[in-house]
Amino acid sequence: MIYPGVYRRTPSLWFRLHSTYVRKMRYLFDLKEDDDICRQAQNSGTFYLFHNLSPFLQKVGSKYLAPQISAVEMKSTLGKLKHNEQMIENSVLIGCSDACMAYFALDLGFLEKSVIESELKGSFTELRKALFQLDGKDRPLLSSAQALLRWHDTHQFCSKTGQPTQKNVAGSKRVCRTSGIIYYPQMSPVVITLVSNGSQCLLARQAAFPKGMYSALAGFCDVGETLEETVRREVAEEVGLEVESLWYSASQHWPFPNSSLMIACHAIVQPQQTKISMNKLELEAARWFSLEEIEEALKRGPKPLKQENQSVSLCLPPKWAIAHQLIQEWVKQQASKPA
Ligand SMILES: NC(=O)C1=CN([C@@H]2O[C@H](COP(=O)(O)OP(=O)(O)OC[C@H]3O[C@@H](n4cnc5c(N)ncnc54)[C@H](OP(=O)(O)O)[C@@H]3O)[C@@H](O)[C@H]2O)C=CC1
Ligand SMILES: [Mg+2]
Repeated sequence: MIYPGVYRRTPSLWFRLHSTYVRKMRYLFDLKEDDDICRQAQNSGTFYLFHNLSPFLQKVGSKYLAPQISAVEMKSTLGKLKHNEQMIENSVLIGCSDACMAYFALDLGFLEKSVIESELKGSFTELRKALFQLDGKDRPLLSSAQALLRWHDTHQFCSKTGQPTQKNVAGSKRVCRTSGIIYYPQMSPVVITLVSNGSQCLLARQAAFPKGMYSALAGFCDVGETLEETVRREVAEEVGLEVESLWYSASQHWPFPNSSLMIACHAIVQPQQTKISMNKLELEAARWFSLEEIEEALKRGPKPLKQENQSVSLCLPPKWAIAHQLIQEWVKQQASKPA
């Protein structure tokens, strides 16, 4: 770890003054601000690998994991595949350990996929599939890594001058040397709302969803809107209902189809105005679900079952999607209501 100014000769003082969390955040700040410190970190940190935005996974026993490749192993692999070890400078910073060892993500799309897979004994897996296969801690890291790698891939040129932009070593920004414009990675704010009428909740599906899957209503924020305005507009646009009250629950970074910040809310509509008028351009189906239907779907898990009449049973978004969390919260709210 690199100690700032006065603490360089007294690192123990730095440790005594700051919690692990504060030390980590200060270290990440230094890595983003100082190219030299970040270059040093690339030589001692670890790398999560991607190939055209698909993360590299290894199967260990019955589990999948996203391995962290050391800088030494990374350089030796690049050497074996006849590529300059400087290629690690294409990586982007995605976090660090409690002991301040930096984590980077590197896209090896310039190499033959099968060659790396056999060299490192694993496989590059499409992100959505990978998120189903992985354990909890790697999911947010791989999601933000993919979003950052995608942003760099699609922001190679200045939109004012048309000249190439250069990334700083950490990858927290890109600069156009001609215009001086600095570009920062973008996220689109999206609200996701679980609408309730007091005893039922409203879920909807788009034609592109997996069979049987229903989710909470989601929509991108328009420029100039507040969060509350987006919730009210999206609910009116998609199902023709007026929100009476709403409250914030939690948020989540979401990498699909680009980088979004999902802002999750609960909303209540008036009990006497609950007739759905669905927007067919946006949705394939929308309806009210009882507590029993939701509890059964939660018990069944994410895979739909074929029913006797050939239709499929209701299935809900996976545990790691914030829509799932909203639904779980709604179930708890119902259970805690006085009978
Ligand atoms: N994590 C979770 O639990 C969940 C996440 N989601 C995510 O929420 C997001 C929004 O949901 P969705 O219902 O599709 O949104 P909307 O209801 O806003 O409809 C999507 C349409 O909005 C237009 N649009 C406006 N601004 C943007 C923008 N910045 N980026 C992309 N499209 C934009 C596009 O139309 P056009 O193409 O015509 O221009 C797009 O097809 C999706 O990315 C989805 O993956 C959804 C449900 C659950
Ligand atoms: Mg929508």
